[in-house]
Amino acid sequence: MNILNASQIRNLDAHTIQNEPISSLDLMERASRAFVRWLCARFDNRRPLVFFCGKGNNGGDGLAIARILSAKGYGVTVYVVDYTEKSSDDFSKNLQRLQEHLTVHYIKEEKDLPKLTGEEILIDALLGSGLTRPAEGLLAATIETMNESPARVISVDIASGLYMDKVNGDDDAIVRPDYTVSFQLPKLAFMIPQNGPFAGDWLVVDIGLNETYIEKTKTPYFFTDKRSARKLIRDREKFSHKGTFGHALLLAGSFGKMGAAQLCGGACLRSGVGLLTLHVAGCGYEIIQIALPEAMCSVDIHEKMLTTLPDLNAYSAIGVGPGLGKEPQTLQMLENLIGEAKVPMVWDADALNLLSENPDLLKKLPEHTIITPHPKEFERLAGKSKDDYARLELARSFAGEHKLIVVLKGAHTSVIFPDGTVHFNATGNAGMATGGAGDVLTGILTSLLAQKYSPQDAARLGVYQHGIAGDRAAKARTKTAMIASDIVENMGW
Ligand SMILES: NC(=O)C1=CN([C@@H]2O[C@H](COP(=O)(O)OP(=O)(O)OC[C@H]3O[C@@H](n4cnc5c(N)ncnc54)[C@H](OP(=O)(O)O)[C@@H]3O)[C@@H](O)[C@H]2O)[C@@H](O)CC1
Ligand SMILES: Nc1ncnc2c1ncn2[C@@H]1O[C@H](COP(=O)(O)OP(=O)(O)O)[C@@H](O)[C@H]1O
Ligand SMILES: [K+]
Repeated sequence: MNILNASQIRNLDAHTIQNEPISSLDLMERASRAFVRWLCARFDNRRPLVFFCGKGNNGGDGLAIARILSAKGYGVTVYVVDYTEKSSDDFSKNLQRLQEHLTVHYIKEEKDLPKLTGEEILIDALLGSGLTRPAEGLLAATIETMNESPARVISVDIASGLYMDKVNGDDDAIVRPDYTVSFQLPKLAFMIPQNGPFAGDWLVVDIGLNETYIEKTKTPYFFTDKRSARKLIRDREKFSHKGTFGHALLLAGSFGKMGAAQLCGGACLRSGVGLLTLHVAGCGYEIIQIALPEAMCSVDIHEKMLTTLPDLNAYSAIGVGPGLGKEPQTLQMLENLIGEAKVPMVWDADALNLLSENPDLLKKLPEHTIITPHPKEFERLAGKSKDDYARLELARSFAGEHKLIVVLKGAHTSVIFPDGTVHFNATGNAGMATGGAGDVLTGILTSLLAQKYSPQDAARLGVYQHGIAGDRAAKARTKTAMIASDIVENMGW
C-alpha cells in the first residue's frame, strides 16, 4: 500500500471529488460514517462523548461525526475552538446541520475550556492533514486540556498538531491520543518511532478514495500489510522436494550465546527451508543436535567461537551474526566469508558490529546483502542522527551508497532498498522487544533467501511473517510473558 504525503493526499481528495464524482460535503459525510462505524463497534453509548473541533475540514468531520452519533443515541457535547475568523465551507455547512439538533459551545478564550471528569471519551477534531505550523494559543491550550485529562482520546485522521510527513519541534503542542482513526491511508508520521505517543493505536478506515490514483502516485514509502505480503508468498508446489527449497547455512553462536544459534536455526527451519546446516563452535555441537534434530551441524575447530568457514559450495544462502561475539578470529572468518560467498546473505548482530569497527570490510559486502540492524547497531554503522526522520533518510542513503537491503528494526520495521524505497511493516508488537527476537528474524530471512526469494521480497515477507508470529505469541502468552522462542513456536502462515 502506498503512503502519500500531505499534498499528494490533497490531490487524491480533489481527484476523487472530480472523477467519482462526489461532492466534498458527501466525501466528508462518508469519512465521518466510516469513523462512526469503528467507534460504535468499540464503544457503546454509555460514556459521554466530548468533541473538540477546529474550523477546517478536520473540524467539519468532527461536527458530522457528532451529528451521526447523536442520532444513534450517544451523549454528545461539541466545542468549537474559535481561534480564527476563517472556516472551511464544509465546516460551515456541517455546523449549520448540527445546530438544527444541538447547541454548539464556543471556546473563545481559555476560561471557556470545559472541566473534564475523565469519564468522557474525547474526540480530537481540531487540526488534521492541513496543519501548516505548530498549534499555538487557544489551540495549544485545548490540546493541553485533552492531554491532561485521564479520559480516552480518539483523534480524527491524525493527532492535532502532528505533521503528517515531517518532523515536529520538541515543544510543539500535539494531542496524545489513545487511538487515531485515519482516513484511507496510513500516514508517514505513524511509522516514525518518536511519534509513538502521538499516534496511539492507529488504524485506517476505507473512505473510498480513488484506488487507481493511489496506486499511480509516485512515492518512496510503502506499507506492507496483509494484502501486499500475500502477493509475495509462493505456494509449495505439489511435486516439490526438499531440494526445491534450498540449503541454508547459519553461522551463529559462541560460548554462552548458543541460544542465539538455536533460535535462529529454529526459525529458519520453520520458514520452509529444505535443509539447514548450522556451523557452530565446538561447545555448541551437542546443544544444537539436541535442540534442533532437523538441522545438520558443522563444527568449528575452535571450542568457544567461530574461526573458520565450512566449504560454502553446498549452500544456497548464508545467515551470519547472532551470538557470534567479536573476537579477532571471528573477524577473520567474516573477511573470508566476504571473499568466498557467492550466494545471497543476511548479516546481523555481532557481524554488523564487526563491520562498524572495520569500515573497509563494509565496503566489500556484496551488493544486495540484507543487513538487519536495530537502531543502536545502525548508529554504529552509519553514525548518529538528530531525529528519527533524519535516521530514516540516513538509512536510505546508506542503502543506496552500499547497495544493501537495510532492515531497520523496531516497531514498523523499515525495509529499505538501494533505490531508496522504504517498506514499513504492519505486524509485530512491543512483546517482541525481548532478547533473541532479532535472531529469529535472521533465521527467517536466511530461509527465504535459500528458497530463492529475491532479497527485496525475502526482507519484506520475512519481516511481515516474523511480526505475525510475534502477534500470535502475544495473543497466546501476553506481550509481557512472551519470549523469543514463543515467536518460533507461533510461526506458520
Ligand atoms: N484527505 C481526505 O481524503 C479527506 C479529508 N478530510 C478531512 O479534512 C482534513 C484536512 O482538512 P483541511 O485541509 O481543511 O485542514 P485542517 O487540518 O482541518 O486545518 C484547517 C486549516 O487550519 C489552518 N492551520 C494549519 N495549521 C494551523 C495551526 N497550527 N494553527 C492554526 N491554524 C492552522 C490551515 O489554514 P491556513 O491558516 O494555513 O490558511 C488549514 O487549512 C483531514 O485531516 C480530514 O480530517 C475528510 O473530511 C474527507 C476526506
Ligand atoms: N515495539 C516493537 N514493536 C514491534 N516489533 C518490535 C518491537 N521491539 C522490537 N521488535 C522487533 O523484535 C526484534 C528485536 O530484534 P533485536 O533488537 O535485534 O533483538 P535481539 O538482538 O535480542 O535478537 C526486531 O525484529 C524488532 O523489529
Ligand atoms: K485531528
